[in-house]
Amino acid sequence: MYLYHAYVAVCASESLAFLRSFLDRFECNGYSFFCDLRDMESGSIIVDEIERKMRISGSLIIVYDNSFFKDDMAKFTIEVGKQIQLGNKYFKLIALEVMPIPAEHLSYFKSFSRISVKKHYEERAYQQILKILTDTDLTEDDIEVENRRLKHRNEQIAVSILVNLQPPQKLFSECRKGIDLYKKLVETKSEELYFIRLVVLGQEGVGKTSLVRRLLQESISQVKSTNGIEINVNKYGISLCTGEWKFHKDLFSTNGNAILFRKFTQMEEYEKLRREISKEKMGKDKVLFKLSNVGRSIRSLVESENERAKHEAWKESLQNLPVENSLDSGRTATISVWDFAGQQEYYPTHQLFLSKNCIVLLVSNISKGLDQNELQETVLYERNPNRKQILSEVHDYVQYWTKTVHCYGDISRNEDKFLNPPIIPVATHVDKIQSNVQEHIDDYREA
Ligand SMILES: Nc1nc2c(ncn2[C@@H]2O[C@H](COP(=O)(O)OP(=O)(O)OP(=O)(O)O)[C@@H](O)[C@H]2O)c(=O)[nH]1
Repeated sequence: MYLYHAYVAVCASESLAFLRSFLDRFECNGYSFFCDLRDMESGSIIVDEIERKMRISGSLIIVYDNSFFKDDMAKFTIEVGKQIQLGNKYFKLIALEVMPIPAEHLSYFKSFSRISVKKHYEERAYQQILKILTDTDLTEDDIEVENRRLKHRNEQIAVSILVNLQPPQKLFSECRKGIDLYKKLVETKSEELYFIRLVVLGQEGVGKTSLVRRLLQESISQVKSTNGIEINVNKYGISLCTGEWKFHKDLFSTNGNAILFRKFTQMEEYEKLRREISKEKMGKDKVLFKLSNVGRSIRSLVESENERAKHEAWKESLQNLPVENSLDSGRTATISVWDFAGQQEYYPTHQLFLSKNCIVLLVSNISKGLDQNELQETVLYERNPNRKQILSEVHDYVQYWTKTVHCYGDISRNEDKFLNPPIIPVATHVDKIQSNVQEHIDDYREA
């Protein structure tokens, strides 16, 4: 259940240390933010703002910098609507930046009844919100605008759109009975949600993006060099029972339905209703048949005519639940794939996103000769620019990345005493090897 709100703000770089410490505290270690290391001038006001908001709301603030990603910023709005787990709390990321929002994410706003907005004096933000509204059932009257002239340069883009979260599913919001049930569910039940973060690392041009595209069953034509970071969320889930990758166009809301429904079926009320209908025959499709009877029986509990009409819609929602996903396929972990830019300038940023709970894919181009200096790369160390290391062999390469992950990342040992996060080496460009393919592969394995 997502009971907490997370807000998005835009931040400058000296907030980095602060952010890192608070994200560490929540064990999320840079889960969804980024700061621009170049803009060293203006972060403190934002930090105050963040602290103030945290004190007031106890909410998480996701912060990243607009300027760093430039044109690619739109990719970051993909985070909107995401559920994240921090410690033992669940957050739904419900705020967004003023950048364009991919159409597929607009659907998240359809379940909200009202949006309140801190209006930015830049018209662009307001226009953005209006665009959201036109794509949903909401109207301009549904938004509250708080005019606030912001003094600080950076705050010009720090617009938060704070959305009042309503019971997320029609099932629990159509009638009083449903709302009561929802409240009861939220108060009394909890659910473990599972997320897997797949981090893809490796030298520039080795094929990270192509690999990600393949994993996500997308086209690999027109792959461009990654600028900063590209995050793919809500495209796939992984069954915790079978390990199978499942494609869900709308995995997020399916999970929401599944969770609520599962909890609903554990309630006393549900059992009572089931007993009431136990004499009725079960049809071919047992689950659907049961659901329709549950709906019919609940009707008698609804008092007013008005409520009765709403109840019909509620019953329909019950019937339309994605029963197959929620009941039969077991638990699913949603997967997010983080594809990093391979240019050296970005290396220092990787550590922000590494955590013991992620899985790292270390990609290397196996077609490059191990002793032909083709692989050569000089890496600078962030903390000591005078220190350089030449990676001339695949062994150096793998070792460099392994150390980077395990030195900077938040590490622990798993049951087999191996260090977390686990690193899975992936070799690309095998097709380019002209001869002795197996030898190359063996060399790589050895390294
Ligand atoms: N022949 C061949 N080409 C590949 C393979 N994998 C990737 N490529 C090509 O290599 C080029 C670079 O691939 P990308 O996927 O952009 O590499 P990247 O590691 O994401 O690059 P950066 O984002 O710049 O770090 C593209 O032209 C791909 O089509 C492979 O296995 N075989």
